[in-house]
Amino acid sequence: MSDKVLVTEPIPQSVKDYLRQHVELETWDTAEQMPRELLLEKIQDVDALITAKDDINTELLETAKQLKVVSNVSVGYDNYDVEALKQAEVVATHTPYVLDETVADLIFGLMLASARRIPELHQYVRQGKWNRSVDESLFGWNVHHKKLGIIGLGRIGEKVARRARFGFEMEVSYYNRTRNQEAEVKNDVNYESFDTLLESSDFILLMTPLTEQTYHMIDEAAFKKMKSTCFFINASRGAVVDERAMIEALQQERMLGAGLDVFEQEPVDPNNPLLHMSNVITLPHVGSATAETREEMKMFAAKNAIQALNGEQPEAVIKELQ
Ligand SMILES: NC(=O)C1=CN([C@@H]2O[C@H](COP(=O)(O)OP(=O)(O)OC[C@H]3O[C@@H](n4cnc5c(N)ncnc54)[C@H](OP(=O)(O)O)[C@@H]3O)[C@@H](O)[C@H]2O)C=CC1
Ligand SMILES: O=CC(=O)O
Repeated sequence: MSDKVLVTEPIPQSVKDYLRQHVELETWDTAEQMPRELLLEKIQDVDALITAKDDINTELLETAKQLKVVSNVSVGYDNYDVEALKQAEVVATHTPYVLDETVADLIFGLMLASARRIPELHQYVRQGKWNRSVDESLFGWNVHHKKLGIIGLGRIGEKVARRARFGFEMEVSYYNRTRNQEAEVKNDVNYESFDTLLESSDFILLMTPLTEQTYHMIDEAAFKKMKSTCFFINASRGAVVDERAMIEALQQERMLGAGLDVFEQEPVDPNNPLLHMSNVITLPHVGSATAETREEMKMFAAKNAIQALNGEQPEAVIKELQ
């Protein structure tokens, strides 16, 4: 009897065809998340789960008697309870590397759009307000030759650093828990303490994973250290930032603006004050959302699952289980 794979994300035909060559496949073809009760019912006789957002915790793992592998269609895996996975001896994978350049492009889009006020000026033209040359009330700020501070210079952070340093001739610094001298030389970036980076950067990019350690890492004290002329960009996870503190900093004009791809609550509440500030750009968590990259991520996730079912070491097991 062949293994059964449940996929709770819409997947393209190419990935369905690949999976059907190996396993019995059940798919969930809508963008809405599969209701938890339905997932808990279906998971009982499933050998592999391919997902992006479902919480993989004790509740699910105790129900999933046959589960051998859970494969995330994302590089972040804060939806995994890693200790529970270890205990259940379920392999857990993700999709690093294939999305790095795509996410870095989007981050640069956020930096440029924030500093040059692109969405605001787009609305200005559309609303018929362009009657004469714009005056300084609508001027933006330079990106080139400014200082970018990256908190979390990993796979994606490095791709942003390259664009900034060699494309826009910015000064680039970073803060990680561990200094990465190879990355410093390769990308011509400087290591700084967390506080120095916050106090001296014109653009601050947050790119760490969400972990117990990084939860609300950017809090009221961190916002107070930033320059009042700084732009804050978050493409990591919403909960790495204390959103209430960020809203307060923006309301008190303690920074020039923010570019956000992620929020503490997703989808974001339409009443969230961030959605009503002209100096805040809000995106619906689309860092990797190009047709090519999403297809590549889904095929990667499918291959990780099949490798595990075949008893092989999948290409991208999460680091805690290696
Ligand atoms: N918006 C979107 O669509 C996307 C969001 N993401 C998010 O981006 C995250 C990063 O992805 P990726 O670059 O591939 O991950 P990496 O693991 O390659 O990089 C993460 C970096 O964060 C640093 N870091 C981790 N913990 C801390 C900490 N406590 N303090 C300071 N630095 C820390 C790590 O360095 P060190 O360990 O030395 O501290 C590492 O350099 C993902 O986990 C995901 O949440 C990813 C893709 C798309
Ligand atoms: O948020 C997206 C990811 O790949 O992580």
